[in-house]
Amino acid sequence: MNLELSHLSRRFTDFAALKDVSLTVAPGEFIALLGPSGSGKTTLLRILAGLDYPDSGSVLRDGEDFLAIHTRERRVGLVFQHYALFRHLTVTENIAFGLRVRPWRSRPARAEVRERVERLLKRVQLEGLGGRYPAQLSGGQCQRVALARALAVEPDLLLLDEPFGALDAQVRVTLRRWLRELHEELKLTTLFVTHDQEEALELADRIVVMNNGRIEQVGSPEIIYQQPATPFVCEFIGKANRLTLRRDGNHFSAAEWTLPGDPWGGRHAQAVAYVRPEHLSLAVPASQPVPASQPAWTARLRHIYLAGSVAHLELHVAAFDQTLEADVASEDLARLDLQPGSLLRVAPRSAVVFPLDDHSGDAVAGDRWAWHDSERKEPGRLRSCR
Ligand SMILES: Nc1ncnc2c1ncn2[C@@H]1O[C@H](COP(=O)(O)OP(=O)(O)OP(=O)(O)O)[C@@H](O)[C@H]1O
Repeated sequence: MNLELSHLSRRFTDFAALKDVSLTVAPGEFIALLGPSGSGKTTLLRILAGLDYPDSGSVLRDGEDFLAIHTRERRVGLVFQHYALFRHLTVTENIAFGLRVRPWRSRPARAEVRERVERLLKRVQLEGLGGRYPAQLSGGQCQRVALARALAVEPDLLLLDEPFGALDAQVRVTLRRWLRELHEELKLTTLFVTHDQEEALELADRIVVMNNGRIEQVGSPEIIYQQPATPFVCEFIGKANRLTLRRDGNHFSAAEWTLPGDPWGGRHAQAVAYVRPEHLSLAVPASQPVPASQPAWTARLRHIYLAGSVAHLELHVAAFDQTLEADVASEDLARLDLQPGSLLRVAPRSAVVFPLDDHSGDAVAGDRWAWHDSERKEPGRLRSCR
């Protein structure tokens, strides 16, 4: 099933919740709608579910006007964050609900409903629990019942709105892996709303990053992480150090660090560079003065946050009075005897750079420069320069 969303807009009195949203979803794709609270994710999902309508724009399903189809006829399965199971019905009755309320002509026979529910209970790994009431289930089990209920109507399109949002971290991880496996088995076209980037990066074929009612970027998890298209995506996905650069002749620099060239031909006096913590080169200077071959800035190590195999370092660069975060392998800390107070040399080896508008001071999203230090052979480990 191919879905084509074109120029969708939706206003609530004086507030624009969706602004000119266009997106094509391929058959069998797993799409994550990712964005901060209020970015329009649920509004978009509600429009597809037939619970709301856009003020303008269209949705085509295999070329057919999807918005003109009655909600009941859309073949859409819906799962929300709050289980929304009927408390007075058993698990079996909950799963069968969508089939039992169908007009009698399209309603399956009792025996077929029973058989379908049994199959679904097995699929969502809740065999033997059909007679229980929702109050007798865990949160994770309730969400699996909700999913089985959504699947019972044999949907073409599955819409999931923060389905694991109310569950604890460990259950979330288990359920999202289970959901991915289920998706691979069923190959249903799925739209999954989340504000949890880890969930989106792990689950989705493609991520749609939303902000303030608009789509900022659409791409595979790898592209979204490695090649963020806008300043918002740089800041929202993963961690990034934000550095202000000043133009000096035909290049940009931040203290002793210089970016070769000016892709904007002298049009901008300043730019902003986003540098991932793992894209900072670090070296431990053995002597003063520091040899010119070492990374540009001197930084003092303020804190070390150990997170298993990775250590997050908080570094203060006095030259521009800013704290940077760098990630290194934990084993390197002991090897180089790094402690709070140690002095290091630091420089980016990769950055995403946007010019700053001279008048507003805002980053110009469409003018992105992806820079990589191709000159230096970087071992990718913390170095000791002895
Ligand atoms: N019925 C409504 N009336 C007025 N404003 C609304 C209505 N529904 C949504 N909004 C507003 O539209 C904006 C987008 O809401 P939406 O629920 O789509 O965001 P979201 O990205 O799903 O957020 P969250 O992650 O918090 O659920 C919000 O500012 C919200 O307050």
